[in-house]
Amino acid sequence: MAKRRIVLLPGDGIGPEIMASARAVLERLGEFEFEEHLVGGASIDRYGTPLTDQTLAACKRADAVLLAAVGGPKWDTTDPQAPRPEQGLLRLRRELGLFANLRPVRPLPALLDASPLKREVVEGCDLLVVRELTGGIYFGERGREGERAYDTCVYTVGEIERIARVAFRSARRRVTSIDKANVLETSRLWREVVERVGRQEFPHLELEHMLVDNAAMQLVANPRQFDVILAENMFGDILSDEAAMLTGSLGMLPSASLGEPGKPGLFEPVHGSAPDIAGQGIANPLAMLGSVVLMLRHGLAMADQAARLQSAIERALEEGLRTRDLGGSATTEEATRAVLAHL
Ligand SMILES: NC(=O)c1ccc[n+]([C@@H]2O[C@H](COP(=O)([O-])OP(=O)(O)OC[C@H]3O[C@@H](n4cnc5c(N)ncnc54)[C@H](O)[C@@H]3O)[C@@H](O)[C@H]2O)c1
Ligand SMILES: CC(C)[C@H](C(=O)O)[C@@H](O)C(=O)O
Ligand SMILES: [Mg+2]
Repeated sequence: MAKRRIVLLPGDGIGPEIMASARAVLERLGEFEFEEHLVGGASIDRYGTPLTDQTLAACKRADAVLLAAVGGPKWDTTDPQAPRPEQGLLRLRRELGLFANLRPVRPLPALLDASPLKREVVEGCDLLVVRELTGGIYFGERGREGERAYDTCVYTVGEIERIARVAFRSARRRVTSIDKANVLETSRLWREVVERVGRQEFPHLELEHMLVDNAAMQLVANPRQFDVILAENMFGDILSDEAAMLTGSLGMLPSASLGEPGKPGLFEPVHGSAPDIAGQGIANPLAMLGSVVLMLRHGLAMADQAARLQSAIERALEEGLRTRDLGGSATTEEATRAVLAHL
């Protein structure tokens, strides 16, 4: 079989540190063809734009794209004309048609005491956030007029139908659809469409609607009630960082962004570039390595290698591997070596 072609986008902050970990693990797992490109702030500094057409074209040609993180205070600006690192990521998601962002939240047995929540609250929890990724307020018209600024949230029936189907297909028993239908018109359309898709196409599955503010509370009070959480773009963004703490740290949560079958997926940790710890070599690489697991499984159809890597991560944690965010002192390199030792 031809070597799988992976585009690596290390990005900014801790991005290059955790990408080095991903690359080391991939090199141990098989033979891949890597192509590395700048994205985000690093690309602004070099080319004046957070995503060049060349990088985008390379991503479109790839079998899968692995991204670490973009952004940081260096590029934070209130100037609406200035390029921003995050625009590069949003354009990449949009241009690759990656409308489905899957964020599995499965607290590992070795880390039950690392969560700020009580062990009995997180034990046995196994949920999936299915976040709509190419619509909503992230992509609506925005602007500033004198003393006034606005962002608009738009969803179409087609956009809601396709993400709802992903959520129902991923569910074992129940989909909890998140909205703010007591206030927002987009949420009322969301609820109506999800209800219809569920009733007509997935009648064997339970469907529940939950207002987003209640969902934020339920996630820490009783997270085991959830199977699949289906959310629009911004609600899914916020709830997934919250859900990460069930696993012990934001540094543990991986994600897969998928579009139409046959098109490359984008695999990236849920967290950002962590400017507060960048350059110190202490970032937790496990969300990045978990994203490699998802890439092997969903992006490259390499289920055996995915299972090997997942089990190596779990065994390293069982043997006591803890980076600083998990209450330990292991460096990024030590964490990588601990995982490699089990591959
Ligand atoms: N996908 C992405 O590229 C992505 C995602 C989220 C945020 N961002 C960007 O990252 C920048 C920083 O954002 P932020 O500080 O709000 O969020 P962040 O996720 O970067 O960091 C939040 C907190 O979690 C910690 N943290 C995150 N990942 C960690 C890891 N792997 N190991 C240990 N600790 C970790 C950080 O040190 C920080 O204290 C912003 O520019 C933001 O836009 C990018
Ligand atoms: C960096 C930012 C644009 C991004 C998002 O909001 O989608 C991030 O927070 C994420 O969760 O991937
Ligand atoms: Mg986020």
